[in-house]
Amino acid sequence: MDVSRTLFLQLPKEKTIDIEFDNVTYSVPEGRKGRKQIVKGVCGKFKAGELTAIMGPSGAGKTSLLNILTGFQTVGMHGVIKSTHDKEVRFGAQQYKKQSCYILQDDQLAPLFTVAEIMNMAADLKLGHGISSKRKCMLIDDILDTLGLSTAKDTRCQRLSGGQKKRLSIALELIDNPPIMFLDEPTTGLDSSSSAQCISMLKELARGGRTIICTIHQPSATLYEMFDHVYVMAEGKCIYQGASQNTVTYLSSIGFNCPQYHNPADYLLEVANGEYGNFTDFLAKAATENQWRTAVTSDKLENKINEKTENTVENAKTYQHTQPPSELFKFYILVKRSFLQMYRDWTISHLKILLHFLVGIVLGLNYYQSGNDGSKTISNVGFFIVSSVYLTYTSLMPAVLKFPSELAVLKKERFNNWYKLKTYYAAFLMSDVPMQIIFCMSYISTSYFLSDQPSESFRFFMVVGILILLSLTASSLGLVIGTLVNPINGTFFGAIITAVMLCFAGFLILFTHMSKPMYMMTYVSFLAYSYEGLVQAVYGFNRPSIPCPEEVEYCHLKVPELILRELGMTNNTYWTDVAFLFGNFLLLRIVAFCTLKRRLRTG
Ligand SMILES: Nc1ncnc2c1ncn2[C@@H]1O[C@H](COP(=O)(O)OP(=O)(O)OP(=O)(O)O)[C@@H](O)[C@H]1O
Repeated sequence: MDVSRTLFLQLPKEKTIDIEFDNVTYSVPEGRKGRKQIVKGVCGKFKAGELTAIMGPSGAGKTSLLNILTGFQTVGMHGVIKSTHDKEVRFGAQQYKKQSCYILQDDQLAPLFTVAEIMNMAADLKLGHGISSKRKCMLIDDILDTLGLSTAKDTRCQRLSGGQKKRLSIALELIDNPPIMFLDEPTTGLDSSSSAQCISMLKELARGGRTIICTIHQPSATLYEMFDHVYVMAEGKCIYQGASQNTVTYLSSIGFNCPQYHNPADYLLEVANGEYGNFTDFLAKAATENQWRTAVTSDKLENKINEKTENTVENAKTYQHTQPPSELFKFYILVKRSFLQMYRDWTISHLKILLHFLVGIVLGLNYYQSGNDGSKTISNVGFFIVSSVYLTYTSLMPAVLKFPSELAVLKKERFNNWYKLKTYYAAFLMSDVPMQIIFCMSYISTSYFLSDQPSESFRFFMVVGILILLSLTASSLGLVIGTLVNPINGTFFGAIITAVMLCFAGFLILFTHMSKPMYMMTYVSFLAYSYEGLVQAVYGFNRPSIPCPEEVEYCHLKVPELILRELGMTNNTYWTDVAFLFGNFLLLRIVAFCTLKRRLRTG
């Protein structure tokens, strides 16, 4: 890696940030009234220019501490966090969060985009149009070069290796050059050489002035030595903080002699695990002495920063003139991304359109010419209810799964300040609503004509209007369910709600045959409004009598007025039905936004 040629690698000195924390505790509710203490009053200092590892046995509280320091965890903790520029940082404070990024253990990357595309989108979302496209390309090339991803530029994320995915996750966050980087187990799932590459790359980034903190499990001796500072935890307490090279000396100073040729990291973990007896409290006390940190690194860092003032100036130029993009611009990028994603995933776009079209033909043939045949009125009314139920299921079920499948990416990108939730949500609506309209049109365009419904265009558009509003309402309900419960329960609840709504739609039992209390239930069934609206659109608005075929002796339901009377729909409520469905759609989309926000907050 040719570090000296990179534009972004160096941070201007005034941007470097140290993090200090004091007496940080974290507890979670347990049992009826009790609380379980997970992090027990830990203190420490992580310096700019150093690569820090948080280590410890499983369940020691490493991830919990990292979540507290990043602001990912926002409830249940106490203590003080200070950074160089902010005197004291409130847990999860926005300003502090804006200066840092958190790279989670699982690489949450949209699988259908190439490395170059995903980098470009991230650059647009983070840097906006304040930076020329030439500079943006240079910056992206520079980052990809440094992280060894240039050859994978045109590879889709789903085809990247584990190590490449990890490096891409880091590359994405490097675009806006945050001074603090937190990484949760960056080497998990990587082989030894990829792990060494990853840690050495993080060390170079740290040398550029960043504060880099990562959790790590059982590193090899070589890997362990690469860390400037290690922070070891056991049972929620800190049992060592200092340079990796000082571990053996420190341990022997308190009576633990690391055998020759034994990996110091392994020995430290054995001690932390209690393999030589439970000394956690004793070690925690010993770890409060701050003499094991090696100060040489900071001198080296000074020299390194001064050596590369030229680069720093270049770097500053790239970022100083960059205003964060407006939310409107981010909205535009997110809409583009949504459409591209839909286009790439043929199962959610092309296949669905084709299936709606084919189902339209099948159902149209099933109700062939029943719309203009006075002897088939009941069947034709059945066509409306079948269409309503079909569109409800096909809109509601995918919507239940929509946010759960995107939650991890959304959580990561939102936490790392790529965009605000409302911008993401507005962009989602912007791409989702037209798709729902297209699905409805592919279904109704065939079934309406095959079933020989009235040819007046106003009736066609009235039917289309009702069906579009119905599928938008159903998908909104699906979104709400998907953000409230897990996907398995969500699909179950979705199916039950639809079945109950169908019972109160007014077809399986007519409105006029329902008891008063049961009739009240029809007010909350959007299928009732859809069914009523469709019947009114087709048989209302002064439709003349429907022809009765010659071979049929008597067509009882050929007069539309009589049909409406028999179905208990003498009052024309078409526009009320439209208003209700539209109101339901709006209300449920607002509720879905609130439940999504809550879901993101509570995990
Ligand atoms: N929300 C929670 N409710 C109950 N217990 C929790 C919660 N969060 C963490 N814990 C417990 O706190 C302890 C520390 O968890 P944490 O994930 O921080 O450990 P860790 O050191 O990162 O472990 P690992 O290396 O296995 O990931 C564990 O015993 C875990 O079960």
